[in-house]
Amino acid sequence: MLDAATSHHLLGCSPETSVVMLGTATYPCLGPFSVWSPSMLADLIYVCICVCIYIYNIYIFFFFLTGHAGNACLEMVISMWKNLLQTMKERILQQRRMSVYNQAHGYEEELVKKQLQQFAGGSINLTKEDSGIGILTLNNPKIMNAFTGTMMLELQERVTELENWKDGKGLIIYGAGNTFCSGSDLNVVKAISNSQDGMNMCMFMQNTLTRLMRLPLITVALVQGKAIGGGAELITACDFRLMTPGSEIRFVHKLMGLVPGWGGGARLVRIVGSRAALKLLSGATRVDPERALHLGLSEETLSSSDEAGALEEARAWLSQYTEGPASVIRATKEMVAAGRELLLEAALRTEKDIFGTLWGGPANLQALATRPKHK
Ligand SMILES: CC[C@H](C(=O)O)C(=O)SCCNC(=O)CCNC(=O)[C@H](O)C(C)(C)COP(=O)(O)OP(=O)(O)OC[C@H]1O[C@@H](n2cnc3c(N)ncnc32)[C@H](O)[C@@H]1OP(=O)(O)O
Repeated sequence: MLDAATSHHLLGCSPETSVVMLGTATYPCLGPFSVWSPSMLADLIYVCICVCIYIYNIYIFFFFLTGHAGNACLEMVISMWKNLLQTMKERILQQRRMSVYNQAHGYEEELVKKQLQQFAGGSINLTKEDSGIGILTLNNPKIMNAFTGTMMLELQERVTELENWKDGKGLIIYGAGNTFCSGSDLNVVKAISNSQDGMNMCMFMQNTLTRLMRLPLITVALVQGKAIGGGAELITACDFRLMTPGSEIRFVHKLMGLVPGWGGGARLVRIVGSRAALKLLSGATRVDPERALHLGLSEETLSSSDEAGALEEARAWLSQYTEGPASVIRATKEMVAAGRELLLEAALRTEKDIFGTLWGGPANLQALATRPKHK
């Protein structure tokens, strides 16, 4: 369950309240700025300067047009300025609210990013289809789509892109070359084998995967071949998992003298229960499609083993749940995410707020006019 501050990520909580709660944790005097990284502040300052120049131009234009800079013009400029700043502030705070770690937890994102940047290779690709389904590909097939540092950074960028995709309804994540993902690139693991670097990488990935889990999209991991270590952790950040024949999920962490660190342990407990999770983790058990179905870790075993066929089947499976207006699908996911993470009263209040965004809205009015019965 989320604590009070973290619970503000969901709808219905005013950004201002979250600002105060997150901000006061470290530097009360700085308010919201205490949770912003240097690069975000630099971005903000840059945009502010651009906006100032833009507004100045408008002001000059009006001045020449009317011969004087009247009150109405000045008010308009001030109001535009305020709106722009507010929108930017909400966007940045939205990202912060969706994350688990900030500076208050000793997490220095810019430093972590710099370090990850040193381990290059592979890519994370995103295609946004007109149907509202996104396809995210883990692409490093030479090493079974293991995550290099730059892939971790790209995953974060793609998640940001998905957060800003307002027409999106669903997402399928799969690996290139008929296999899902074999976790962290072992070269990275070896190069950063000290506790602090490990925890930094772990906080970075937990933030990204938590934001992935909280996307207002219905997400599916398509498991072909192997989902190993961090790959097994990644699939637990999706709402659903589909497996192809012969595929395997395996939390190998124990064999490496570790436990999951990307949030996969906590999420696995919530998916399969603590007893089954303990067995899978402490036994480093190979989970085949049949066992995954039995545990509730997978929804279905697909019939195709090849990439194109499996992807088509996954699309068809997901379409059962993504048909209809984006506003309703997205609200449904947000409501379930609140139920999954918040204490009951907070979840109920969130449900009321989400309900309020739909009641009397276009999708609701059209349904009342055209489909009053559901036979
Ligand atoms: C906290 C844990 C941490 C995290 O969550 O951040 C991790 O994820 S640590 C990484 C955990 N994963 C592993 O330890 C996987 C290690 N690899 C294997 O056990 C096998 O390669 C396996 C079972 C994934 C696949 O075996 P298979 O026989 O089918 O293929 P190959 O072994 O021949 O692999 C092909 C090729 O890929 C390279 N490879 C595979 N996984 C990784 C990896 N994680 N990092 C770097 N390289 C990887 C493997 O070495 C082969 O390359 P080659 O040049 O042909 O030797």
